[in-house]
Amino acid sequence: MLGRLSVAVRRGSAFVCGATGRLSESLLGSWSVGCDSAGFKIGICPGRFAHSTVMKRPRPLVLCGPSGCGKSTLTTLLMKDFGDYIRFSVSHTTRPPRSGELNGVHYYFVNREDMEEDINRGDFIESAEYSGNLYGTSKRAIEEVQEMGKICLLDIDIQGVKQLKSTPLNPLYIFVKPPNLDELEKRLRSRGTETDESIQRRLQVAERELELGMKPGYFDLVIVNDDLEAAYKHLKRAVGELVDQARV
Ligand SMILES: Nc1ncnc2c1ncn2[C@@H]1O[C@H](COP(=O)(O)OP(=O)(O)OP(=O)(O)O)[C@@H](O)[C@H]1O
Repeated sequence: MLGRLSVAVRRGSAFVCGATGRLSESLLGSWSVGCDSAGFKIGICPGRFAHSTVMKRPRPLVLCGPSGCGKSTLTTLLMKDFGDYIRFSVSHTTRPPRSGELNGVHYYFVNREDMEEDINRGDFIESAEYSGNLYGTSKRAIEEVQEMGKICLLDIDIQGVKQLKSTPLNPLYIFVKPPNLDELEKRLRSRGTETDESIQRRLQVAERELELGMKPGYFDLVIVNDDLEAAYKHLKRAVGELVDQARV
């Protein structure tokens, strides 16, 4: 049973305290642990007093937006400015490793049976099948980046965002919006990576994504990627604040 509950929080420091003074962090093993809205790990100790904070976990960053809106372009710029503070999570795949690929570095190489079991258990925030192999991002892979003290960057679609919203990860959700669908089509064509059929499919999906992306409050921030320099300036300001919070 819980006693009186109070929470001592000091940004950026790892400490545990209680009515009798400081307690060892190792006690946390028996505490129930969760994340508060600012990404702090909170331990709740059963007993006369209960408290506290502990290790700070940087808040992840989600970039979502229709295919061709410019997420990769903006990410490349972000990595130039904040590469020391931001990491991608390591994805899982059932395809065999290619020469030089290392397990846990390039991918987690797993068998289909295990991965399907984990997906069914809800351990993945997103997964998809390409060319007969499964790919996906596990919640644990995101936590691993957080435990390194880095901001985990996730470039995911709206289905992934829906799934993330049911977890305690509490990322900063940013929606990257193209100026309009005509411009989006132009960009997809000029990139030269898609067939006509693939472009039409992406544009259809984009309409649905834009509906949800523009729903008030669904994303923390919507950045219109019209002029690239202006869009990046907007993004850089938001991510700069996230990096500052992670460094405090
Ligand atoms: N502001 C911009 N103005 C003009 N062209 C842009 C702008 N931003 C990106 N582009 C171009 O649009 C194309 C699509 O951009 P990008 O590949 O970054 O999109 P994406 O959202 O990552 O797409 P996907 O989800 O399919 O990976 C690229 O050719 C890129 O150079």
